[in-house]
Amino acid sequence: MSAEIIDGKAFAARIRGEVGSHVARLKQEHGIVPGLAVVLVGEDPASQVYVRNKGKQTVEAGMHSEEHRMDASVSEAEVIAMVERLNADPKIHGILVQLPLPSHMNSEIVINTISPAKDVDGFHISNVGLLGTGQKSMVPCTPLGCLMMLRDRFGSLSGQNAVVVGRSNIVGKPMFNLLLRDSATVTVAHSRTRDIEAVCRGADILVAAVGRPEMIRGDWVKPGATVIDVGINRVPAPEKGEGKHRIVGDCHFESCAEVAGAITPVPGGVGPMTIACLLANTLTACCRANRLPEPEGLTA
Ligand SMILES: Nc1nc2c(c(=O)[nH]1)N[C@@H](CN(C=O)c1ccc(C(=O)N[C@@H](CCC(=O)O)C(=O)O)cc1)CN2
Repeated sequence: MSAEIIDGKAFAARIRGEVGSHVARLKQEHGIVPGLAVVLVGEDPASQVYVRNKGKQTVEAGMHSEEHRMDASVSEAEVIAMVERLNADPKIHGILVQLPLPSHMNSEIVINTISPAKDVDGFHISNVGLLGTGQKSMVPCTPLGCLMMLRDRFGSLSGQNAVVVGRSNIVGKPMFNLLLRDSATVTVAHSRTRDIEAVCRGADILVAAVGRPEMIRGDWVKPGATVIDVGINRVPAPEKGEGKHRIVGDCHFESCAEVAGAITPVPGGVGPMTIACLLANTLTACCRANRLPEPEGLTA
């Protein structure tokens, strides 16, 4: 293995520390406490862990945290009513509805009910449009975390050849927009891309967000490239015991690390940045709501 390992855990801890310092200053100088409300519908085990961690890290950063758990059987109208109540609550600056929602609900309708100014996930159609046209918006947490790691490594991304593998609304498309805004030359590759291996081999920056375990192999990677692996895939791990699993990314770590200049591991890479950026977005939303200067280095 020759690549430098980009330590997402340490990076995320640094971001959370910076957010905590800003929050303390907001409290001391203005008597304002940023507040985040997370809505969890149903009992998806992974979502429960993520929501618990969000609440814990919000409190650790000195913010007000609310968790609203709703039964999987509630109606879409009840979730919308909850979101509307939070929209009107002055203690709450950020609202997040944990995804996936149960299948009887339309996620787009629920998400588009969140006030765009409180949409700390950046998934509301207004924020999507603002980001796509290069205007000030709330930015989705996972792509924001990837951008922070890339800016830290490259300084300027201007003129870098970036390939994003995957075209999801949550990661692929906002990642494309963020990289383009930083003047990278960006290609989005997907399941219909011809000779995807060759397209990836042209990348100085390769962002893998396709949701297919270990799809990207070392021979897809340009020597010295920076590889950002967004994938979090649970695969069977019989070597750990019957019914056990392990988590792998969208990149085959060992072979990619042989060729890349730097790579994020899974776990411990992009994942921890998602919650750190959620805290940063809540702080940003709170500053905007109070017409205070936004924290530098914590937004796109
Ligand atoms: N409303 C949202 N829903 C979901 C989002 C989101 O950004 N907004 N993203 C994911 C889940 N997610 C946060 O919600 C999330 C996923 C993974 C991690 C993380 O730290 N992963 C660890 C490994 C965790 C494990 O062992 O399972 C890592 O990669 O090191 C944090 C947050 C879907 N839903």
